[in-house]
Amino acid sequence: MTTLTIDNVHKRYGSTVALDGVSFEVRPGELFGFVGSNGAGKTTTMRIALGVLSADSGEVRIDGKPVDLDVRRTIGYMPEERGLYPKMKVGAQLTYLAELHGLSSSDAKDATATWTHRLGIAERLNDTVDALSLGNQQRVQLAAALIHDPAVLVLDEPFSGLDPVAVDVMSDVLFEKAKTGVPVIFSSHQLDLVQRLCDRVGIIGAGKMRAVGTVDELRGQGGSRLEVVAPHAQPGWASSLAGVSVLGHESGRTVLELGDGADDQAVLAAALATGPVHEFTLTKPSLTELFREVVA
Ligand SMILES: Nc1ncnc2c1ncn2[C@@H]1O[C@H](COP(=O)(O)OP(=O)(O)OP(=O)(O)O)[C@@H](O)[C@H]1O
Repeated sequence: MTTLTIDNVHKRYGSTVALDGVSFEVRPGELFGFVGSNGAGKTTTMRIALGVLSADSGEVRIDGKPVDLDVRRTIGYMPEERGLYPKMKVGAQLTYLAELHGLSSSDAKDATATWTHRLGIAERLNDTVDALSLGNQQRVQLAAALIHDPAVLVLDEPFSGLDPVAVDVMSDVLFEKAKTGVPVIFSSHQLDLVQRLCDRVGIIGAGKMRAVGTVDELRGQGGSRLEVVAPHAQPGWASSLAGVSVLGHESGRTVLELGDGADDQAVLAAALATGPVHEFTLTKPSLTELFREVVA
């Protein structure tokens, strides 16, 4: 069981502060979604986690050990800029990468066959990478990250540009790896996907962690929402209720945020006082809504 720990990492590029004391951990067997606006610091964090970029201060540890060359070999990494040789055939390339990670020639061939089959690219073994669609290149890139049976997976935007079937293939594989105890961290701008897949999420903004927690914990921090459909309700029907803010009112549908001291039953009574109530639904903000609040 492996844990990836990012501990108070700072990084500057010249006068740009890219990371300003970033700390979080990715626990054994969890899918950790790493989200943040463009330029927030995700790629920098992941490159430092892998050890291809050094931090100015702070430390990355895997099971308590700083990431040196040996520890680095146990990580499967999918870089954002992708790192395949375009003119090399898929099969030869994956086998070569597996051998670089220390697999014997026959184990490297077996692993290539296993992962290309699993990722639906077995028919493309003899194609050069540049002859593949971008989505298939991405599947090869994931195969390259998995080929040496890594103890940790660090994936920079693995889902970007994939069609829905490829998203399913990719997420099944990540779930499968996580189930074996591997900590999996991936960055993404597809927040609905992150909300659906991840055990925990970290939101980074301008080089600082703004929130870390399970999806439910984070959504719980955003306060509860109520959607009320009461066709005869006039605008303002809920505005004097304690702890209630009106987020919107249109065609008899009112969206309310319940803050401290709000009583949903008092809201229901007030809604019923306007006439029939057709819907009364308690919801939590989505990760996308929460993200907007946290990074704003
Ligand atoms: N090689 C570099 N030289 C100078 N500045 C850099 C370099 N790499 C990143 N930066 C800066 O560091 C900050 C963090 O960038 P980073 O690429 O880590 O963000 P990101 O969250 O991965 O963004 P995106 O979602 O756009 O991929 C940004 O301000 C970026 O401009």
